[in-house]
Amino acid sequence: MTSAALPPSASVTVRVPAKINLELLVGPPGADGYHPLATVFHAVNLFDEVTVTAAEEWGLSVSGPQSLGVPVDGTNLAAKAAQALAERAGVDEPVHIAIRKDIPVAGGMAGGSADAAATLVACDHLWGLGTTKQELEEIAGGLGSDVAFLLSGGTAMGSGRGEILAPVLARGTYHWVLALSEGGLSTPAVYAECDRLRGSVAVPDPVPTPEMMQALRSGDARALGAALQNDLQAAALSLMPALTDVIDAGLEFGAVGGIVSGSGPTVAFLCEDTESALDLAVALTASGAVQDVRRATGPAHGAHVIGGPRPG
Ligand SMILES: C[C@](O)(CO)[C@H](O)COP(=O)(O)OP(=O)(O)OC[C@H]1O[C@@H](n2ccc(N)nc2=O)[C@H](O)[C@@H]1O
Ligand SMILES: Nc1ncnc2c1ncn2[C@@H]1O[C@H](COP(=O)(O)OP(=O)(O)OP(=O)(O)O)[C@@H](O)[C@H]1O
Repeated sequence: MTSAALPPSASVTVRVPAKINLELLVGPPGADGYHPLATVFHAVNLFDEVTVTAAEEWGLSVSGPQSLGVPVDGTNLAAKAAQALAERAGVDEPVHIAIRKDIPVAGGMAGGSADAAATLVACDHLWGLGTTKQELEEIAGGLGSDVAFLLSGGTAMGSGRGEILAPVLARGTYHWVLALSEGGLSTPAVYAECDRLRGSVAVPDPVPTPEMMQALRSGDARALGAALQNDLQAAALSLMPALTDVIDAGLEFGAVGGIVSGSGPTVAFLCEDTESALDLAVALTASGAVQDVRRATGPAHGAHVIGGPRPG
């Protein structure tokens, strides 16, 4: 048990990115209900910020443009992350977790997972634990399939349930326009719809495609645009048919590729450069086909400290 050596106001702020799956190949569900994945995660510079502050008792608050519908009790993934690290390290030092949300909720961009990753990094710094990256990844894997990736960010391969990470050779900076939708999609519901649509058709184990690996090596936006692939897209479109019009509109307005992000409903459009991304964002907004539009670039760094006590 670590004793409380911190002044009551000690706090650490961590910034954490959202993710897009450039490739999301989904195998048949296993006995535990989870689907084996071959995915390429890509972090983009749309950020949440998590501030943990030493407190008398555990607490959590949420603010920012995307705070609607985020739980403020123990079910918040950030609270679970803090508890998991405290238990593992034998720490008994309550914190208040303040989340500033800019990542859409239930948007397929791993917002909750991002907050969990940020909280692990923030608490580790605040409590002065010096937990290894490998240990943090282990804890992250127990919290959700996407959490481990948000610790490192960049562009990486995910296998298993998505929590086993491997580096990929990726060149260049990519320009994205994100089309946000009103209302979210539930991740388990999208996986279930994917299974329903597949019916009894035999599904092979997922293997990363050479086209994606080659596109990432080339750093060429057009090649990457052509290689984007998401096995959950049909399921997301089935549950939210209006997304088909969004994808059509973005491609018509000049995107070099467009894909539902993860389980949706956010649609990520790839553009050749900053200017075409600006043009697309304006055209999509004017079309009225989308609820909100954001621009972003990737790859972005994973969860990183931007304020408060630092190690050493
Ligand atoms: C769609 C993705 O965002 C793509 O990266 C992820 O696969 C979802 O990751 P996540 O939200 O962190 O998901 P988890 O919290 O681990 O799981 C939520 C639910 O999604 C489904 N799930 C998730 C991951 C996976 N490989 N197979 C699944 O079937 C399961 O029904 C699970 O109960
Ligand atoms: N910190 C959090 N931020 C947002 N939602 C959270 C958080 N903690 C728990 N939740 C719950 O999790 C649900 C899914 O939220 P989240 O924003 O992570 O979805 P998502 O981005 O579609 O996830 P993924 O892309 O990982 O499948 C929300 O509807 C909310 O009830």
